[in-house]
Amino acid sequence: MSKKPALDVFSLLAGSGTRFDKRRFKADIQLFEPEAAAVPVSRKRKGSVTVALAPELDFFQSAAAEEGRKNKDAKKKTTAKKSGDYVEADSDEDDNHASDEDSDVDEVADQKKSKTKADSDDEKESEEDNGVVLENEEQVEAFRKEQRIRVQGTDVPFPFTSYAGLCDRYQFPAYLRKNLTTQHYTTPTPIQMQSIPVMLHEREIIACAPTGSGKTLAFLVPILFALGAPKGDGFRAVVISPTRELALQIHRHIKNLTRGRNFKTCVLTKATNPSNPITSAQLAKFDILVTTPLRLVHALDQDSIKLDKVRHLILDEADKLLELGFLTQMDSVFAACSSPHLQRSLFSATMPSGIESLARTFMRDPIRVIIGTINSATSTIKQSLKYVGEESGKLIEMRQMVQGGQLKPPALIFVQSIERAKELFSELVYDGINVDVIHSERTKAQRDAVIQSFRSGKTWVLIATDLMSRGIDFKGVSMVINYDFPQSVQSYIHRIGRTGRAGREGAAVTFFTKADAEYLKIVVNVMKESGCDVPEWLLNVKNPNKKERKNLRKRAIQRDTISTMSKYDAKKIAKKRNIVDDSKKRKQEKVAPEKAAPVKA
Ligand SMILES: Nc1ncnc2c1ncn2[C@@H]1O[C@H](COP(=O)(O)OP(=O)(O)OP(=O)(O)O)[C@@H](O)[C@H]1O
Repeated sequence: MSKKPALDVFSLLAGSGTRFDKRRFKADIQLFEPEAAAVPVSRKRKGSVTVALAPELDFFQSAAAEEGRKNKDAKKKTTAKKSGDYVEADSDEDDNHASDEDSDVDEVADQKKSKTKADSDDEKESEEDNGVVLENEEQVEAFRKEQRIRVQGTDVPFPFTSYAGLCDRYQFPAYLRKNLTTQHYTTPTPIQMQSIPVMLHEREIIACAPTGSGKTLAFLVPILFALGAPKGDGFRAVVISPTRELALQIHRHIKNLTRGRNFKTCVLTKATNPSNPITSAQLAKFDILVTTPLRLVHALDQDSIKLDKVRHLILDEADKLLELGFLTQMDSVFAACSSPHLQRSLFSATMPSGIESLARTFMRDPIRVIIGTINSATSTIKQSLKYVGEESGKLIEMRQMVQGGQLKPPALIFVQSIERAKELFSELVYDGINVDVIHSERTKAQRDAVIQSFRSGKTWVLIATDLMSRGIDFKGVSMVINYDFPQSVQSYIHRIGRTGRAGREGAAVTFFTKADAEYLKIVVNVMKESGCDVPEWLLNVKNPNKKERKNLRKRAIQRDTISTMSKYDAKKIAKKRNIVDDSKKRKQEKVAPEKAAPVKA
């Protein structure tokens, strides 16, 4: 692999608003790019900052924006606390600037304004790029084939080919047109081309498109269109995501798309402060709810939330939400969304057939939209497998990658458990790598700080569990390393999907040991399907059967501790620890009867 991309990352860090303390991180640069680090910084800067950055490659621009947002959020939280607002429920008032003085009765005025100011820009835009007009079934079929869009269902609406064209066709409100334009959403991605019209036609949808292909916008645009004006009269749209981090990310998208409109969005996540619960009256003021299932069910159980006015229910990462672990909670949610006009939309990058069949039992004549091949990875990810022999070989391989400059930051490393995430962190942190770790045992504040630090480029290598495998959009991730072999094809696709997003290139390396060998084909099949080079011998490896796959999904392979310590030393330390523990126990047993005596008496 060429060494240039990593060097580019450092240049980009310096050249896109993020200040990088190269002197402080000199050692890290040397680790990742030994030759590059040897060149004087001033010379490098001269030659490399001019690298043309695609507008969507805003990993580091978003860092600056994120910083600004963070300050704003901190300010908002203080205000919220002062005014006695519920912090978890994040009113969007501050962010929407109300520059158009929007209110629920302003729709007409809003449309008038759209004819005067905002739309004059949009009309210009429409003249410039109204896309291809698809006039008949034949043209539509050819277009879908070209875009690898596959549809199934009755009366499937035609796809659209440009946002300007879409806005004209459906008479989008001015604020939405403007926000799409200012955020450079001019050309839709294939999933957006087809699923937005489906949802605008009030049809239920099962949508499956590769990671990083813009599914969030695909469901948010039609919801916002359908909501019309903000009412603040109870939830009309609910988006459910399996993790708190993803819910917060979706919320950020909503904020960006609703600038200039005073929609009130509430985010409920597991991290609730029970001493200060949100009241029913407060909850009744919102238009949109973004939540994790567990938190929502908690609110439903407390009778503090009403979902009877909900018209749009979106399940992001739908296959995860319909897995056994979440199913009971989702049942309660479906029961609470009692409107006969409820429109359900399911989105994910993976959709096992069993889950889809289950979904069809509660959906109303859904349209199925698949982009590319179902359950496949993005073709922009260069996938590879690396045999490391025994468990201990992984750490050796990892260090070789760092020394040899093959570890391209920003990089994500996935392991199978919290314990292993901690272990790997304590190994790598002493290697002088700028590394951090994220898992569900870290506090909400720690998790937020870690994500922020990774987004801003301060952390170059992030160790994570599957908590971070779904949905999270770190645009600039160059590489994903599966330190531990994934437990399912879905896990593999979502994990590696943290790189190679929005058309960018990325690399994914999966380590495997002798113990993983029987499951190898899970990864090989995905590699083959997405057009990666796979050696002949790997293609001939046997497929694990259904039972084997099920076992792997249920229980991860037992692995030796991640440690550079020899087995002999580890045993010696464990023995010593046992002796100390036993002695402590004995002492406690001696003390306990005396302590217990007064109680007995
Ligand atoms: N039409 C578009 N033009 C340019 N960029 C886009 C467009 N639509 C989405 N994007 C960008 O693509 C990135 C990936 O989008 P998103 O997070 O919605 O992907 P996804 O399909 O939901 O991925 P995952 O399956 O991993 O959740 C985002 O940064 C988003 O801003």
